[in-house]
Parts: sequence; structure tokens; C-alpha cells
Amino acid sequence: MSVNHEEILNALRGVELPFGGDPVTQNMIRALDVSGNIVRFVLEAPSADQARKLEPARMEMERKLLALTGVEKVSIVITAHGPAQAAPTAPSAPPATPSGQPPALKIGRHPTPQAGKQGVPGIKRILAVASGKGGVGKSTVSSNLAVALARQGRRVGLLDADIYGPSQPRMMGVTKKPASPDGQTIEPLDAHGVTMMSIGLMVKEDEAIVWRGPMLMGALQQMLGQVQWGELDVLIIDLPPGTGDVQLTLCQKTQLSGAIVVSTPQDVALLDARRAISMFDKLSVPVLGLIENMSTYICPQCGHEAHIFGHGGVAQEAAKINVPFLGALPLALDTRLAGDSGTPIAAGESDLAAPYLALAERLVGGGMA
Ligand SMILES: Nc1ncnc2c1ncn2[C@@H]1O[C@H](COP(=O)(O)OP(=O)(O)OP(=O)(O)O)[C@@H](O)[C@H]1O
Repeated sequence: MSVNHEEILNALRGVELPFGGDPVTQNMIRALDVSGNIVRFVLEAPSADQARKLEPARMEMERKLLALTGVEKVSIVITAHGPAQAAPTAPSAPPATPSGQPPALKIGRHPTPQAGKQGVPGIKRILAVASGKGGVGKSTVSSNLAVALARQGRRVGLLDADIYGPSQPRMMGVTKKPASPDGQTIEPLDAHGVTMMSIGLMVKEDEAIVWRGPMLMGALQQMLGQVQWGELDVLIIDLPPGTGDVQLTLCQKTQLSGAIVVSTPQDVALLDARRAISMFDKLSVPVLGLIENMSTYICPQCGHEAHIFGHGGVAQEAAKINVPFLGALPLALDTRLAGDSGTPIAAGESDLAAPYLALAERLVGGGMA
């Protein structure tokens, strides 16, 4: 059974902050979300200075929450409420280091003002892959779809914009930090025929990012505008789950060709997916279709088929709101193992690659990718 919010807040009340009090009575907990056995929230400090002193308290909170029954993973992001540090403004010339080399490009800054929605030069289409809640397989779909499209000869980019939990470096098997020889632009990496970039490659894996909303938006702007994407038929953006700052900014500031919404068939996931769909509607981003992930499970031992999260709910929802149903993807151990090992299942020849290749074909056939 999942842990509830009250149990979480009770545990957090037991953590003493370096400047006195606890995070609950100091009203610092934001966006508390429990998805299955994963607990996430934002810890908002009154100032950037205080935020910088919070790391030991954050670790203590993580320890206390992991000790609760039903909690297996905890993600706490520290942000600051007060004025953030002055951020470097790109793209002015960077100062030279003592060796004469330009410094590596720093990700995370305030956004530069921009009028209206803009495209990215050289990129024909930008598709956002979204979900209402975490853990439904949005990143798995993004990486496999990118690889499947590349296998069809498309020039594909993959941008991991899941700033709070970037998973594409692991799923695409990339660990190298991208280079920025001129200190102003970033050279993306190549994996399985896909040009990829992730915020996770620019910051340390377990680094608590002291960024407020505007910094996140600036980082996203940098990821789109300062990465040397080259000529692409399609850029797939793996969004963070939900309908927060990053999603809103992306929809308002970037010329998106459309969004694909991933959900499991469960009612609770669908409820959240509806929120994501309504956000895209309000911001005039066409929803190109819905995908049902973890739709069916076939036991590798006996062949028995089970519908662990229900079945068919996403297709019904798509029919109800009159958007295309793009397909059902099975829950399969090998899909998870492939993602964990850095070679998406769609890169191989197994039967499990077929639904992703079919999805890619459908998008290419419909002029969407
Ligand atoms: N069809 C599938 N079969 C088996 N495992 C899957 C499938 N889809 C996703 N998973 C696994 O479920 C976990 C969550 O998937 P993933 O990271 O893609 O979800 P997400 O929606 O992007 O989550 P978050 O937004 O929290 O990062 C991963 O371990 C992934 O390997």
C-alpha cells in the first residue's frame, strides 16, 4: 500500500533545519507527489543562501522517508524562493580561463526574453512526449520511439527535459559529458543513431539543483537553442511528468508540432493524463495521440496474459476526446532490462521492438515525424 501525505509530513516534522524549525512548520514543502512507492517534492528555501545549507537536512529527510513502509525511492529537489545568484547571460563571449581555453558552458540561467513561440533552426518538427504522472513509461516511450524513428532513416534528436529525474543517459547508454569547445554551444552526443542531449549529462547525477522556475526555463531554452542539433527531421522532447513550469514554458515559447501523451490504463493515471491533455489544449498544442503503456503482460514462462493495470482505458479515453489512439505497448521485463542496460528494446530484433517500430511508422506515415 502507498504511503499517504500525512505519514510523509509527520516524518518530515522530525527533521531539524540548520536555521531552526522543521520543513513542514516552516512551510517549505511544495508539490508533494506520491506515485506508487516513489515520493517526490520540492523543498523551497526562503533564500538561495539558505538553500545551499540544506543538503544535510535533505539527506536526513530522504533517510526518514525511506524508513517508511511503502517508500522505495525519494526525490527531493531544493529550490530557493528569494533572489537567485546572478546567472551568466548567454551568448556573450565567455571569459577565458588561465589556460586560455573557454570555460565549459554552464547550464542553468534566467531565460532571455523572447516574443511568442519560436522554432529551432534546422529542426523540422518538435514532438513533446508527456504524461500526467511519473513512472508510466514516458522516458521509455521517448527513447524507443527515437530509436525506432532513426531505424526508419529519419534524422532524430532526443532531448531529455526531465530536469528533476533525467533518465535518458541511462536508457540510451550515454555517460560522457557533452563538450562545449567554444563555451557558448554544446555538442550533443550520438547513441543508437539518435542525436541526444540531457540535462542529466550537464549536472552531477545526485546533485540537488538549486533552481527556481525561471532557472529551469532558462536551462530548457539553452538545451533548445545552444545545443548544436544540426539538421533534424524530428526532435523528441522527453518532458518531466505533470503540468509544471517546464511544460508550460515549452508550450508557450516553442513551436511544437504536437504532443504525445503516455498513460497506463489505470483510472488514476488517466485522470492525470486528462490534465496534461487539457494543458496542451489550452496552450494550442495539438495532441497527436495517446499511448497506452504497460497495457498487457505476457508471462515469459507460461504465456499467460494478464492486465496488471487494466486494459483498454486509454483507447476509450482517446475515442471519448476524439484524439488518435497511437497504440498499446506491453509491460515486459526485457523492455525494462533493455532500458536499464542502455540499449532500448527498439534497437534490437525481438518481438518487443515491433510495437515501437509500428508506432514510428505510423508517425512517419502521418507526416508527424
Ligand atoms: N512497457 C514497459 N515494460 C516494462 N518496464 C517498463 C515499461 N515502460 C516503462 N518501464 C519501466 O518502468 C520504469 C519507469 O519508466 P519510465 O522512466 O520510462 O517512466 P516515466 O514516465 O518517464 O517516469 P518519470 O517521469 O518518473 O521519469 C522504468 O524502470 C522503466 O524501465
